[in-house]
Amino acid sequence: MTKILVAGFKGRMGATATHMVLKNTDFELVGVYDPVAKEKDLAEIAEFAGQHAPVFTDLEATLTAAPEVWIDFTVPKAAVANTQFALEHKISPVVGTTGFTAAAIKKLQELAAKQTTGGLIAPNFSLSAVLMMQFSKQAAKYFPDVEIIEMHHDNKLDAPSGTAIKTAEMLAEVRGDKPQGNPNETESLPGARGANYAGMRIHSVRLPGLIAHQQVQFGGVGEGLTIRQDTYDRESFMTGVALACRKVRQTKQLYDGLEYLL
Ligand SMILES: NC(=O)C1=CN([C@@H]2O[C@H](COP(=O)(O)OP(=O)(O)OC[C@H]3O[C@@H](n4cnc5c(N)ncnc54)[C@H](OP(=O)(O)O)[C@@H]3O)[C@@H](O)[C@H]2O)C=CC1
Ligand SMILES: O=C(O)C1=N[C@H](C(=O)O)C[C@H](O)C1
Repeated sequence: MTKILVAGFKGRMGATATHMVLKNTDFELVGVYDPVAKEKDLAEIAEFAGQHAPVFTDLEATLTAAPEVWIDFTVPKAAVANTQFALEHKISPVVGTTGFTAAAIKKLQELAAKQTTGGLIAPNFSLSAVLMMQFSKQAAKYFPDVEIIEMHHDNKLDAPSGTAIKTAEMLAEVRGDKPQGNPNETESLPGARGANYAGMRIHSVRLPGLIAHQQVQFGGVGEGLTIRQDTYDRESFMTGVALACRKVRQTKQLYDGLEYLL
């Protein structure tokens, strides 16, 4: 049995992950964490009625539950500190929270190596998103002109999405840094052309009704290619989260992307 703690258990993803842990017989939910929670036991929350696990509001106190895996779906400013805390105590982090800088990930990877503790930070746990990024990287060899359109629910805090940033990083490995569009173009409304990553434009759409969607649109002379991924249910992320919880204890490093554990 893998002992798991879920940070951010009241959020959209944290609650889904908590249900996933409770459902799997090889996982044991040893606690949940939210610094501002008022409950003492998970079962006090209606959707978890009958499911007992301690609610922690203090990082140090989580150690009393002796978790082996720390699932984190919180907010960027908390997740970096949470991941550091987990690694310092040889707890394997499985982090879905987005907004980590490359420098923060590098520092955490060094800490994981020092602690010989495996873990994973993945901006997207859905298999279709991993494939969408890999197919897009392949296409960028032949179609270096590309724009990314990511679309999310209107409660999302960060823009562009972690997935869009990772996609742009992967595309840049192939196409390099290359300006696109008319060099003399102007924006009549600031921001009209979106964010700029190595010359690629990233557009962030936020609308009620959406969950998580991304379109990578390539253009060539007289032809175009669009690679699109859609998330219709947050349950889709759970295959990847469960897989990571099973595999991270077998590694001794912190990976950046679900593809490294597939
Ligand atoms: N990797 C992936 O596959 C996916 C990643 N995400 C990412 O996961 C993150 C969470 O998304 P989502 O669930 O939609 O967001 P929510 O806002 O629904 O959930 C975030 C939760 O974190 C809690 N929280 C805030 N501060 C802390 C803290 N210091 N410690 C612990 N918990 C804290 C919040 O509590 P309170 O409301 O009380 O402040 C809230 O319950 C985002 O970064 C998002 O981009 C989302 C989907 C998939
Ligand atoms: O906030 C979300 O919802 C999502 N966030 C992740 C991201 O920023 O890429 C993953 C997925 O897109 C859902």
